Amino acid sequence: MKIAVIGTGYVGLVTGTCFAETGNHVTCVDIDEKKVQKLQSGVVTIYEPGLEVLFERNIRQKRLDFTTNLKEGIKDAEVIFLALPTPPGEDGSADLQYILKVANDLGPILENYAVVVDKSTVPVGTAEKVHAAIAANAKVEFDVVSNPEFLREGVAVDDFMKPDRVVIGTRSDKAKKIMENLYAPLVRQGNPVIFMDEKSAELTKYAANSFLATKITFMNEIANLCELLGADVDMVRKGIGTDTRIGKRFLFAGIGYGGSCFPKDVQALAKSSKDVGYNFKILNSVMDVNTTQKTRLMDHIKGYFKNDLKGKTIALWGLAFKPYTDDIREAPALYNIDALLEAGAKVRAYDPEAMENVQDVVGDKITYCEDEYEALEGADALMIMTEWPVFRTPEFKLIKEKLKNPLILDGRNLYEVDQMKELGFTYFSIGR
Ligand SMILES: NC(=O)c1ccc[n+]([C@@H]2O[C@H](COP(=O)([O-])OP(=O)(O)OC[C@H]3O[C@@H](n4cnc5c(N)ncnc54)[C@H](O)[C@@H]3O)[C@@H](O)[C@H]2O)c1
Ligand SMILES: O=c1ccn([C@@H]2O[C@H](COP(=O)(O)OP(=O)(O)O[C@H]3O[C@H](CO)[C@@H](O)[C@H](O)[C@H]3O)[C@@H](O)[C@H]2O)c(=O)[nH]1
Repeated sequence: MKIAVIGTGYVGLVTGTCFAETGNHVTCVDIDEKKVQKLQSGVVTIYEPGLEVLFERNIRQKRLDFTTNLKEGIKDAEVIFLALPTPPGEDGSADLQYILKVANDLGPILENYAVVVDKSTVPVGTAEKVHAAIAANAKVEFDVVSNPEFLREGVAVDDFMKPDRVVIGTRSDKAKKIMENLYAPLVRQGNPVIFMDEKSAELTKYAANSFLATKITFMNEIANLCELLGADVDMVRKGIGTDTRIGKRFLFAGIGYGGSCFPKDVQALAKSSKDVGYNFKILNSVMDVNTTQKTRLMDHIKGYFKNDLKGKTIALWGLAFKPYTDDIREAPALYNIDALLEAGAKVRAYDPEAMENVQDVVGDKITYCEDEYEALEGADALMIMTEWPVFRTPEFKLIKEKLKNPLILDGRNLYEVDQMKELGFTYFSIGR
């Protein structure tokens, strides 16, 4: 099948590459000329484990190419994916300008019947809007389908190739058959495709992300309570996670959820609800709790230094919003950097993949280090922001030697509390 993917970011590049891997001819389109040039010259533009191998193979076998020209990109495409940004607007709602711009552009240049697929996360009613925008100038028939994406960064290729489920919202039999064919290689591995109407598919995506964000937030509140009551959140997590009705996953307490999806999608669902006169109370609480949770360790560090962080140097391990990605969108580390700088502290940071992205945003306000131990040089304390595996079994002796005070504030609960005590550290973690 010939496919076009419009928008070649995290979702677009993974979608395009994976569909090329299952035998389709894919053209990825992006307006970012530099990005397209890089991709054309064989450079993967995001850090995503497992992607490079598929990317190189499918370029070599001529199933995957890149262009900035929309008309050229969609030529003969049976399916056109929109994997465009839907960032939060000023009022918190999803900003549809990128989607609707491309929909407007598509109308006059469609030459054959095509299925236009909303892959981006978009509010209920967007498929209708996209349909209307294309129809305004279209000369041929087309369908608009909602096919939200559930991949997680860091394991995106695996999530895409072996999804728990594929959700497809369409009431067109023709579009349904084409989408069924396209996803057949993934379905054959036993993963269900769930067909529904467009609006239900659109809401499914927001419901999934909001539910997961709520689950994490609930555990963060349990963790905060554990600290006051003297209980251990890791024990409570194990105790409840073994109940299959609750499940083991997404129960890890920490310094709040970040990333490009949960924060914006929870906000957008709350706003969509408000727009139709419904006060989605849980979501408002989830957002409130998450805001304070991100900088929860600041209370402890301020307490330790008697509210005086002026001139103190703090080492930060981890900047990405989660391991195995270079993505720093809404990363808790950024909020802690702001809070530390505001309190007059200096920051020495290390992350295995996200340093360049942080440098673009924070510039030379902090010091970037070659590795985790260099970040400790002359530091008064260590704060852990991301659970990269390399931080899990460090040389504690070396940490102690390098730090001016044996103080570790761990936002990801990487170490055993008893072991840290034995090693002579003052150790703050979350909910233990
Ligand atoms: N990142 C994720 O893990 C993830 C997972 C599931 C769903 N989503 C959703 O998918 C959508 C895309 O997210 P992303 O993280 O891939 O975004 P991204 O910012 O990484 O990529 C979007 C790309 O679209 C390009 N673009 C913008 N306007 C364009 C135009 N007119 N024509 C062609 N290209 C254009 C940008 O240059 C950029 O490369 C969002 O709605 C997001 O919520 C993201
Ligand atoms: O038990 C947990 C699990 C996650 N997190 C945090 O939650 C955030 C999001 O993590 P994760 O869901 O793994 O990453 P994303 O790549 O943002 O993926 C989410 O957002 C995507 C974009 O919509 C969806 O496609 C995915 O299904 C959904 O999991 C991160 O800050 C994590 O640190 C926790 O604090 N505790």
